[in-house]
Amino acid sequence: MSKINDNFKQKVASIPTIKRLPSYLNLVKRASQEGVEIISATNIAKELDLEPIQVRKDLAVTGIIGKPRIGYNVNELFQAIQSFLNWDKKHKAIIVGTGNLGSALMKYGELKNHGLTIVGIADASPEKIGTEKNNLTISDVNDLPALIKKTGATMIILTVPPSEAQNVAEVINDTDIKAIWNFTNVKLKVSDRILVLMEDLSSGYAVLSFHLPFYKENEDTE
Ligand SMILES: NC(=O)c1ccc[n+]([C@@H]2O[C@H](COP(=O)([O-])OP(=O)(O)OC[C@H]3O[C@@H](n4cnc5c(N)ncnc54)[C@H](O)[C@@H]3O)[C@@H](O)[C@H]2O)c1
Repeated sequence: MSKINDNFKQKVASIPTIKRLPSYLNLVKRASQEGVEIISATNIAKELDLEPIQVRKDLAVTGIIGKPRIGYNVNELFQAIQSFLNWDKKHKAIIVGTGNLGSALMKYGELKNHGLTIVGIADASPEKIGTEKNNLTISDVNDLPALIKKTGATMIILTVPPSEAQNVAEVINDTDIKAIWNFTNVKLKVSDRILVLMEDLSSGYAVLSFHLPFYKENEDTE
């Protein structure tokens, strides 16, 4: 199985760098909408609470070259980040598990702005199969291989109960799916040619909850 984690090194960029690129993109997009033509690493760093050296290093992976002491052309920077993330290309995904989380992701329009279209949805519940959600008909999960073939999807967004995750993964294994965005807490066993990213909201919360007591202490000592 191919996994994405902090040990996984792409040739040119670390995972933390890749994770920071969307916030640069948002900032650059806003700057472009405000008519700004040039933006410096120092300004980007200030807005995002980062060090300018970090910003320069991160942006260098996209191949963009800034002008010393001037900055980056905003439109060129936008294109460079989009292209580096492959957000200028179209990707098709199927959501498997149309419960609370699957439904929320379906409605999250921002993914479409980054080239990701939900082309199908599937579930195992007889009450849900055949009904409509977000203009898509819920398919029977048993028909997943046919749905993948029909839609040309290359990604599965997995939002089933943990107890069902591996069963679904085994069905996906023999299809043309290239990536699974796995929201369950199950370490999936799949073929090496499928990239798996485990997504966990708890890790963001862990950072917050760990820091909370320290912030309280700071407040008390001021
Ligand atoms: N990663 C995160 O941060 C995060 C956050 C919330 C929930 N989750 C996980 O996401 C998953 C979904 O959570 P939820 O709250 O939406 O649950 P839910 O019970 O609301 O939805 C699960 C859906 O999966 C369907 N389902 C069950 N077995 C299936 C199968 N074999 N094939 C296809 N569909 C099947 C159910 O009918 C239901 O519609 C759970 O594994 C949960 O732990 C992860």
